[in-house]
Amino acid sequence: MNLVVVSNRVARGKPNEPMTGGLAAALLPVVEYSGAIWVGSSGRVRDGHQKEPFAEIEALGSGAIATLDLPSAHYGGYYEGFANSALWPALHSRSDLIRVSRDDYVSYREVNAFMARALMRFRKPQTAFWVQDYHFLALGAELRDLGVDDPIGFFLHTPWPVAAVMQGVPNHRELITAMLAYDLLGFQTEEDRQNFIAYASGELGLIIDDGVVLSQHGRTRCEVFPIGIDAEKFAAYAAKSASHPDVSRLRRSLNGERLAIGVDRLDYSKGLVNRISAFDRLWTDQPQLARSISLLQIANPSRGGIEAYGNLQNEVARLVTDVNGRHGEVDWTPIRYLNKGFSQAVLAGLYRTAQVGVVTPLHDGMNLVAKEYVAAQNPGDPGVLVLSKFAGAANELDTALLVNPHDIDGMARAIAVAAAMPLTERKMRWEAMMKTLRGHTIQQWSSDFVAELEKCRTEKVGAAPLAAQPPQALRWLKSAISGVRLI
Ligand SMILES: O=P(O)(O)OC[C@H]1O[C@H](O[C@H]2O[C@H](CO)[C@@H](O)[C@H](O)[C@H]2O)[C@H](O)[C@@H](O)[C@@H]1O
Ligand SMILES: O=c1ccn([C@@H]2O[C@H](COP(=O)(O)OP(=O)(O)O)[C@@H](O)[C@H]2O)c(=O)[nH]1
Repeated sequence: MNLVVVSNRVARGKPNEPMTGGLAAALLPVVEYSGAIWVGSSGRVRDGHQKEPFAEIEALGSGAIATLDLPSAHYGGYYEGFANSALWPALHSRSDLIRVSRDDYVSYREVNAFMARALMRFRKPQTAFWVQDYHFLALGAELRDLGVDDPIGFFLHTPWPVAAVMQGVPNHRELITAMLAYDLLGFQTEEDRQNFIAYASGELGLIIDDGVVLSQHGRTRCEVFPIGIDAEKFAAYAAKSASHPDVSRLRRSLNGERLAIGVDRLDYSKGLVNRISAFDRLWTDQPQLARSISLLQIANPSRGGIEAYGNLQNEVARLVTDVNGRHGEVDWTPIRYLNKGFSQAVLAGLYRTAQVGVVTPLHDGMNLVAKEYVAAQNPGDPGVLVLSKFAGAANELDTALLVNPHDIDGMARAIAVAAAMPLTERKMRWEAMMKTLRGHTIQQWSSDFVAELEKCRTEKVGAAPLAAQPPQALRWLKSAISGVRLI
């Protein structure tokens, strides 16, 4: 099978560089080992009147990576506009942050159509397309318009919210109807899948048959595929990280003090303000813990051109300065706050150095940092994960200390409990999480999705699309369930 993977963000196989986000981090080993071709944005733009989209192709393990310059007239409206100022806030249940214009939607659709045209050159017999994330909700429909009848699957890395929130996205009906051109829709959690199905049935009036949405496009299967990590790789990185200068300098600087670590993109979904407020509360309510536990917060700048992100960057910087100013001492800094990224090999050593991992997003599709923190621990003396119950990872890592990220007092208490937890309890919790991580690797995630996608090829043979079925079959379906509408 010729597998074509598509995403906006791609990663290049450079082991000493930080990854930008979990999608790129996760897909890199998938493409390296599966032999797929991975198509995405080069991050550069070019005049949109190109006859043939400009692509640079390079080898990536047994696969390849093709990066495209996206059309300059539409890039802003697509990436900073519709994708990250309408869809991203909605998908993370932040309707208050939706900022969008009509032109943004047009640009979003233009870039989806552009990508579809660009993909045609990678199509061979027995191709399957696997599209990633909210940047390309309409790409499947654009490929169908170009005559593609191969299996096309889509995986959403973010949450899918309740219908009332999606209704706040301009053109939501048209867009979500377009999603039904995909044969397979993958979600991180059962809650996300249920929310999507509830929208398809409640808002679009479609029939749902055992997790399959029936529409004018045919059958769209909705399934849950929680994304995993290569736990053994992180364990190996962590075991040999002590000699890395950043890791050894951090260890020397601690003088027996306990360390908590947070690693996030600077994104309002990550709950940084509440987390820092929880540390503030901890040091205020339990002053004996000052000097005994500090926080290393790595906050990689993200989507800096968008106002909400600029505001957040200022707010977090002010808060860190305020907290350090009030709790700091001449020889003690409560929060070390870094606006830069580290390679995963270094991150693994930083994770292992910290007795507490704090992963407290307000909403997160999965959160791979939570899984990486666990995988990097020393089996003989593991740290404790404090994890938001609103991260997708909480479904699997249920022996972490689960917290409500809106409850500042509760988080402060959980951090104190984590820092003081006896070894036997730490080991018990950690071993249960490691078992889960080893059982759901990134390779397993990808092979499960691709196997399901391949089944769609077999199912398609002989099955006419719903719209092409005899009228009496449609009439029967309609009358069988009253009050539903086939679009
Ligand atoms: O590409 P950017 O705009 O710089 O953003 C980075 C990525 O952020 C999001 O990552 C998500 O995918 C992770 C892996 O499945 C998941 O753990 C996390 O919860 C998600 O937030 C976004 O979905 C990606 O498209 C971006 O590339
Ligand atoms: O300095 C950094 C910070 C993060 N990451 C990687 O970026 C990904 C972040 O993924 P996550 O799912 O936690 O969040 P996202 O940023 O995708 O929302 C993880 O694989 C991290 O190892 C990295 O390589 N260097």
